[in-house]
Formats: sequence, structure tokens, C-alpha cells
Amino acid sequence: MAEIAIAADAEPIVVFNRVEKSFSGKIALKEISFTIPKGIIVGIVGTNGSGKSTILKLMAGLQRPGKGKVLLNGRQAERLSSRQVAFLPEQDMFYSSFTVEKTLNFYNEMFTDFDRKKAMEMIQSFELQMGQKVAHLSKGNRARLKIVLALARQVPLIIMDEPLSGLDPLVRESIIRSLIATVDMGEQTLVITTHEVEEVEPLLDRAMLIKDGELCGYEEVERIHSEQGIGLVGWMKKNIEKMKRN
Ligand SMILES: Nc1ncnc2c1ncn2[C@@H]1O[C@H](COP(=O)(O)OP(=O)(O)OP(=O)(O)O)[C@@H](O)[C@H]1O
Repeated sequence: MAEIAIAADAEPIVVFNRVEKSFSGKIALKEISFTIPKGIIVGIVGTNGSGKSTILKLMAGLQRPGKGKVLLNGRQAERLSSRQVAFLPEQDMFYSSFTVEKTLNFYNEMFTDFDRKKAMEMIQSFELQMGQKVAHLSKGNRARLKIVLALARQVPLIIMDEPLSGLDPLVRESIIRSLIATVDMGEQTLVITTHEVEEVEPLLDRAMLIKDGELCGYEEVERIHSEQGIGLVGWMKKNIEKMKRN
């Protein structure tokens, strides 16, 4: 399925127009089109290797599409400066010899849009120790620090690749709570990939399903519940079955 239309999106922040992406001749994304309006939370779901991270990197302007266009606020994403997007990759991105405080200071100097006060509030709510070395943080606390660094950026688009991956249920819950409390809806749009579909479901306005490089579902989560009477996992299964039949 190349294109999925959703009821008129007033002001899109992200537009994918017939986007294709290949790596060494192997197609990772097959001509996909969609728009994301401002001020919502979108969850991109799908099986391993289906193309979710590739979509995020294209959105963040970190990769160029082979064909088609990726627009961010009306301009080609790969030409925009990093000032528009906070991208949280799946891998760690820290200097491990830095303390939490030094990491914060580093971000504060690197990004003019970094809100140190907001970062400090999140550091306190996560009970992270400012003097602790990043190398000595637990996996959960490293994940929390990553979230702080992304959410403290005052940018229109925040992109998170698998922020919950490999974390225990309590850490996942605390991160989801902080996302709900901290994202400035109306001003900010959040796009997140995840395999923890049921846990993230309450957070999402829309869900996007990617399968083998194709967009095989893009729907408002409330409509999935109200019109189809199912949850996201049921919706994913239904769409994948439908795709197999076509
Ligand atoms: N830099 C790259 N070089 C070569 N192949 C790549 C590269 N990046 C992605 N791919 C391939 O593109 C396809 C989509 O990868 P992508 O990482 O986007 O999937 P994903 O849905 O995010 O997977 P996962 O859920 O496992 O993180 C895969 O077949 C992957 O091997």
C-alpha cells in the first residue's frame, strides 16, 4: 500500500511524499506517503527490520531519500539544521567519562534551544545524581538521561527510536509518565518507534504500522478503539493479514 489518507491534516509538520530508500540496492522503504500534523504523538510500530528507524532518520534529515521528498515544516528535511529536531537514537550517545552535570552543560552549550531548567526538573523527578559518571549509570538511568536530553530541547519535533528497549517494566512506566508530563503538546510533536505497543498505546494519538518497508496502516488510536473495537496489537494483526491477502 503506497499511500494512506487520513482526514485533512490542518498544519502538517512532517510530509513524506512517495519516499523510497534503498541500502546497497536493497529496498528498505517502498514509496511511502503520509503526513503528521503538529502537536500530536505518533507511534511507529512493526516487526524488526521493517523500516521504522529509516523513517525516523529521514524525518530527522540524517538520511536522504532515494526517491520522493521528506518535508519538515515545508522544507526538505535533509537541508534543515538540527535546530528543528531533537533526535534520540537507539544507541547511547554519551561521553562516558562525563558526569550527568557535565553532560547537561555540554548539551546546554551545544544547543541554544536547550532548556536547562526543564532538564533539571526532569533530573530531579528521575532522581538522577548530578555528580555521577555516565559510565556508572544503570541501563535504566542512562535511558532516563537520554530522555531528559531530548525532551529539554525546545524544538518543534522530537523523535525517539526505541526509548524503552531493554528496560524493565518499572523504568518503562516512569519514562512513559515523564513523556506524558513533559512533552509540550500543541507546541511539540513527538514521533516514537517501539515494540512495547500495549504500554505505549495510551500515550499515542496516532499509530503507524510498517511492514517490509511498506506503510500498511496509519490511524487515529481513538478511532481504532471506537470504530474497530480493538487495541493496537489487534489492529496490527488485522492490517498485516489484510496486506498478505492483497
Ligand atoms: N545503514 C544501513 N545500511 C544497510 N542496510 C540498512 C541500513 N539501515 C537500515 N538498513 C536495512 O534497512 C531495513 C530497515 O531497517 P530499519 O533499521 O529501518 O528497521 P526497523 O524497523 O527500525 O528495525 P528494528 O525494529 O529491528 O529496529 C533492514 O533490512 C536493515 O537491514
